Amino acid sequence: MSERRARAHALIRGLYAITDAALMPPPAFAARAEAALRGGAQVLQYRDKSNDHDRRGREAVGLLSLCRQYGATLVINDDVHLARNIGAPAVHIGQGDTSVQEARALLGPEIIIGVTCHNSLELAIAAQLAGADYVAFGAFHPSPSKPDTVLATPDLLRAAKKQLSLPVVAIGGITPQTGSFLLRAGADALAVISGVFAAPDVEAAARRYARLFG
Ligand SMILES: Cc1ncc(COP(=O)(O)OP(=O)(O)O)c(N)n1
Ligand SMILES: Cc1ncsc1CCOP(=O)(O)O
Ligand SMILES: [Mg+2]
Repeated sequence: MSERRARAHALIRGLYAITDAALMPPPAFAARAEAALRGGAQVLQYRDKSNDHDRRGREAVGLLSLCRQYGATLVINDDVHLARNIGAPAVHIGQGDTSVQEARALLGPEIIIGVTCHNSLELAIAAQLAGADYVAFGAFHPSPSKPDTVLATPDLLRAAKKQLSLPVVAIGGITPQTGSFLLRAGADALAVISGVFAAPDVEAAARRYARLFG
């Protein structure tokens, strides 16, 4: 196994919290992100669909520094240029985003690349062959944060664990209760937006997920 994929196995596990601009409006953005890290998030994805480049740059740099402080891994969603500009350790791309090959060519051999594979093992096998370092499946439950997505079943996690050699992330409407079932089906990480960031006490909510990983 390559050094990078071994690193992905070590880093892409546990609670994978994803930021949300609507649930974390300024000035509380950084404080809510830090609360998730205090609660035990091991991965933090910066997901912001706006075109406000200055704010996005500032927020991403702030998150990178927070993640370093807490020993967590920052993942930049969609924007490979932002990931390169701030020196992020990981990037997440969807099927409609930059390809794995383009991302790798731009970002180099060290960066961890994760790929959305919806409910398709075939997409995941292709992502692994293309050089991805983790795959994400979902939505496992209807998601308030992304209502228009397809649904996946836990059997897909079982099949993926048999056929792939990458960490597998589950996403979509995951609660601590449903998360424990997905972990038993083989998920290495649980990616969560609203379960963490819509909670009144973000740290306590994050801890409820983090505890599932012992
Ligand atoms: C961990 C993780 N899994 C899936 C997604 C969804 O990515 P994508 O399909 O590109 O959709 P957007 O999040 O960009 O709207 C994700 N971001 N993170
Ligand atoms: C980005 C994304 N991709 C599939 S579901 C989803 C949103 C997950 O958010 P939530 O945890 O609030 O359902
Ligand atoms: Mg995307």
